[in-house]
Amino acid sequence: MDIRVLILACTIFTWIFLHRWNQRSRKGPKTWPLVGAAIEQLMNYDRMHDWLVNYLSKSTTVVVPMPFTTYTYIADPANVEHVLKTNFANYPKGEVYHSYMEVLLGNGIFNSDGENWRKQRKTASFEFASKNLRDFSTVVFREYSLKLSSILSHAAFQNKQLDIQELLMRMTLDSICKVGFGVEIGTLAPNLPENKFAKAFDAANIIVTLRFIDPLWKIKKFLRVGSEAILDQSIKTIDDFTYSVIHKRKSEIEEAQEGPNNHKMKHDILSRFIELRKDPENNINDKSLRDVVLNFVIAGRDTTATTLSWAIYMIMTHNHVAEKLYTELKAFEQECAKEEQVCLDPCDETQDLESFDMRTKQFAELMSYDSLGKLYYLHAVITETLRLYPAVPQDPKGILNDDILPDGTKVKAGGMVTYVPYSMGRMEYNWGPDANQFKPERWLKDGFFQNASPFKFTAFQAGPRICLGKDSAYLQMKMALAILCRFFKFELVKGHVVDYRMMTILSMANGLKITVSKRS
Ligand code: HEM
Repeated sequence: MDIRVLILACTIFTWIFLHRWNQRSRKGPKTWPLVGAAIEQLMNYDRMHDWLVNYLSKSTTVVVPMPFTTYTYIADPANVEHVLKTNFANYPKGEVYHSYMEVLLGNGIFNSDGENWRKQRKTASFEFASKNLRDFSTVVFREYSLKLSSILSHAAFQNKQLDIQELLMRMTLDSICKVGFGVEIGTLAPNLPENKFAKAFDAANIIVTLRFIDPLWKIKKFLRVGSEAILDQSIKTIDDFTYSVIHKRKSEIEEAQEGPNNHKMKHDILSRFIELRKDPENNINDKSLRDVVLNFVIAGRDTTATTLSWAIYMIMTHNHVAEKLYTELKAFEQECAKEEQVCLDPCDETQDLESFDMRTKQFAELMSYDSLGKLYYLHAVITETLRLYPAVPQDPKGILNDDILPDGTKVKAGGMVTYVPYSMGRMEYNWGPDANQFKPERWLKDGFFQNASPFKFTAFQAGPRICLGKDSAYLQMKMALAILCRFFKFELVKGHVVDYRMMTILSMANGLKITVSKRS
């Protein structure tokens, strides 16, 4: 062998050996020269949230060097507060995140910073604060929860299996389209029509998430091969649907403005952005409206549907929780009926479908924004679900300037820092020795719900970019779960494996297959 080759081989071997030797006491994943920890992260991609739980339980901050950047994962509330609030200006979404997500989210509120974000936040905040929207949402959420409940009572009657996650996705998609954009799309109709948009949306979401750890994605995109080719097709389907929603809403607004029904113009989020279009300074065109719609679909459909799915999974695997919830709901029903002087119809499992559905409706009508506020245990069940199964399991931020986190970790401009709600909820240093157990009671004091710091319970983020739809999400989730848990018992289909899928939202990889039975 040529002596030069031998020297080169020895040098490389020594370099790799020294690199690995220096990592002996490293708390995060061990790295390799040039590729950093990319190999380990890729190998653990499908179980990445639990891979992080493992490292973050040993150290509150974990640094993961990657080929062209460094990811810093944080789970300590003090660090989280620093990033999300104290030094907010230094941690925008950033260029990297923007370039990965642009194909799906465009320049919508989730994917923008600075002035563009501020303007959208202002418009949307205004909308969310309106009582009109809250009242309208209550009606819509009730109506769609009842549609879902009716599908369940048919399934109970026919002893049929259901994928409840799929149904919940339909329910929340229909709801956000109605509340957010004023259109009826009817995917929860009894015949469950094929839903091309939802399939394409899920595919696109999975593929853009993969970009975070796939250094070859730009080449694939350039060559239009593999996942990036599928992404192109999915985006086309998504855009067709979205532009049809926008055109429908625009022509309805024009019709209402011209006709005698001017006073009937609804003020949903999309209409408000369409209104802003009149002022050229706002620079709003069809593409920006497309971004508004898709950002609100991702915000309002997937988050709520996956949380409800995990909640149902928790309820059916913790029988004492199901029973406590049922007791709370029965007492609530009696109390509200008494207050409103409603005489409740009898209810039993042998009832025919029609009278069972009527009885469910009677219960649903007792629920309002205010009366739902009395259901503390239900509120705790949902919050406890979000602690262990946060809909946004990790949330990366860019780094503008070098900085030092409160625990002394140095972060470099151009890298990324990610707070990890999925890990944070499972850390004993945050929640005590029973952190891994599902215990809604931890949120109650003397029977009343007690909030935790948003920097410790980060499911809705915290600071200036805290979720705008939190109250609306609780309203919908409480409405749906109250009806479902009052009138049904759930059972997991034997052999069905429950696991998460790697995408920006913590959805279930195989759906949630269940059977249901009626309750009296
Ligand atoms: C269980 C339900 C929900 C959870 C767990 C949740 C969680 C979150 C999280 C973690 C963020 C920050 C995301 C980021 O940094 O990109 C966020 C932002 C946001 N959420 Fe929610 N969300 C939920 C439901 C909703 C609903 C129903 C809506 C509206 C229909 C909504 C509207 C928004 C908006 C507009 C933002 C962007 C805020 C900004 O960047 O200023 N969310 N949400």
